[in-house]
Amino acid sequence: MTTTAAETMPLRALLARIWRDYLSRHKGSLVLSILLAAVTGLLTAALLKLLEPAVNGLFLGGTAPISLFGLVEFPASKAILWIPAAILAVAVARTLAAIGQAALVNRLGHTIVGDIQVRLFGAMIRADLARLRSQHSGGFVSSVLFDANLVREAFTSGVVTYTQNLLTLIAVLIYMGFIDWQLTMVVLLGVPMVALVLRRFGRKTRKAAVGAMTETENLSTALMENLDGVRLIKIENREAAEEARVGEVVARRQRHVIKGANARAFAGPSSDLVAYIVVAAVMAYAGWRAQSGEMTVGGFAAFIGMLLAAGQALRQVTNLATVMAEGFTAARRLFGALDIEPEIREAPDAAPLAAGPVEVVLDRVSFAYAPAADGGAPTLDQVSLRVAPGETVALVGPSGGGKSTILSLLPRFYDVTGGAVTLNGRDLRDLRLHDLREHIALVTQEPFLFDDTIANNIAYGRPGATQDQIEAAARSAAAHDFITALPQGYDTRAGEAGLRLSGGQRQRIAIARAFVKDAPILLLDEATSALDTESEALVQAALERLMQGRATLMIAHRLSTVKNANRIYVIEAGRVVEEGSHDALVAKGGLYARLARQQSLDGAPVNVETVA
Ligand SMILES: Nc1ncnc2c1ncn2[C@@H]1O[C@H](COP(=O)(O)OP(=O)(O)OP(=O)(O)O)[C@@H](O)[C@H]1O
Repeated sequence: MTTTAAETMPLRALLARIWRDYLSRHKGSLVLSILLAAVTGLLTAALLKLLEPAVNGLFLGGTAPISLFGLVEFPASKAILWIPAAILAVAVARTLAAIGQAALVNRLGHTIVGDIQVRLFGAMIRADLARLRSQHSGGFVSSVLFDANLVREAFTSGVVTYTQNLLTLIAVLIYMGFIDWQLTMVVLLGVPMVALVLRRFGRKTRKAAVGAMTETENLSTALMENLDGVRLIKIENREAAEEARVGEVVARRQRHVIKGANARAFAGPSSDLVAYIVVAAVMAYAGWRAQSGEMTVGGFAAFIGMLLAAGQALRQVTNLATVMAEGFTAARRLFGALDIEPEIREAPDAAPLAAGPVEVVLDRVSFAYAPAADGGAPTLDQVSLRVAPGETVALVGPSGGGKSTILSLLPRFYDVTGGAVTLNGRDLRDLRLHDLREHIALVTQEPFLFDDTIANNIAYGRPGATQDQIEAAARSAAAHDFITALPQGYDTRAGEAGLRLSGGQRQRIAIARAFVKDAPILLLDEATSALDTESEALVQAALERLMQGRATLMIAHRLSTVKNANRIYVIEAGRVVEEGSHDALVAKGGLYARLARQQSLDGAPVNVETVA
């Protein structure tokens, strides 16, 4: 993934951004869940505080009235009723607060995950083609599926565990201070030790998290690649080899995941150890003080109970540090991905493009896929061509010459690096992107069908199209008959199931899609080259109907399909080397004539009849 500022963002800025982009909209629930977490934390400490009067009142047989938190006072004889009742009341309140807080935080956390996922997808689908092509799709998939959840975990743990445990810790320390402040000072000596443990494990988790995320990305890519290439894998008997390759990725990922899980798991017991060292110190000191009668048994019991609770809270906070480390690493990655601005953007003052016929002109267009600074050689060099409304213009030439690249420039999949493409005299880059693409229909060699009904696939570019419009388009595309012969007609699902459709049928659905769109510019990319003769005749006839009245720019490898074009441009090594009608170019005896000769079946010198 490309590095952006977000990936090295300091923690404060990261938190500020999480707050601004995701949390601030849920202020109400957030504040409420923090409040509930605080109540849970305080009530946990309160439960422990009850130990003191409980032990003193129930076991030591004192006669002095007993006070609970200075709120209720009752005679020692009633302790057996009041104390259990108080414990129960506090416990129920604590449970309710904890449940409420968990419910709020879960909803909030998952809402945020969904929010991140949708935004990520939005960024992905709007990203420049150049970027999408240069990055493994697995990276996007693992970000959407996994990274977003790591952020949620950090957030949930952050808001809930942190608030709750920190408050438990503070309340417990305060209560402890009331019981015996000197002893509390002894306890506080443990804090720097725990901080040290936390830092150490936090660093390890962070490192493991980065490694695990990269490998999750690799794993997603490997899985998708294998599914895409399943035919090749089978025909070449490479199942075992692929299994081994994926096995290696899994093993690498596992190593990081185990390291991370270990760091997380070891942090708890290590901070426990510190806590027990403190307990031991407290025992020694408290024992000594109890002997001199400065501490009651109840006080001591409550103190030790609180100490253990403090240890527990500390342990949770320790875990938290590692979960946070993972979450922030994921957040940095996510923001990194979200922050890459597409380079192909609409100008702020972009002009609308009115519906109607359009003339396309390429004026000395140059283009390179990679910037010259990165050693990118130009793919197109001073290409000039024009297509008037109603005209069909063909691009022919040797493989790799730049024909597909020319087509990609029209919908601004890429922007020219020199010269200009104009529609009705206006530079593409000055037009509204939506309007521009609305004016172009594209029929490619391998039409893509979504896993949706045939009707919806045909209406993809015009979601409001009526059934009549869809059927009319299908008739014009010579697709109506085979569609109605399908089990559910227009409601048959294509896409995954569409694999059952033949190449020609898919092609005709794509043509029907273009008919429905009814755009004034038509781009055809070798639309008939993969078909058998009969299918080709049907598709060819449909295409000819489609081309009528539009400005058509088509790529064809087979010259038979371009014979009737108004003009043919021969593209070689990124340049227009010849231009003219079929007859003129054949007569010229240059590259086109040579290609035509190569393609005539009998190898005879080409003339209009044999090429056809
Ligand atoms: N996404 C890309 N990134 C970098 N280089 C590319 C990309 N797409 C194409 N190229 C390069 O640009 C040149 C022109 O390719 P293009 O696909 O436009 O040729 P073409 O004439 O359509 O070829 P063919 O007839 O084989 O489809 C080739 O050298 C190709 O390697």
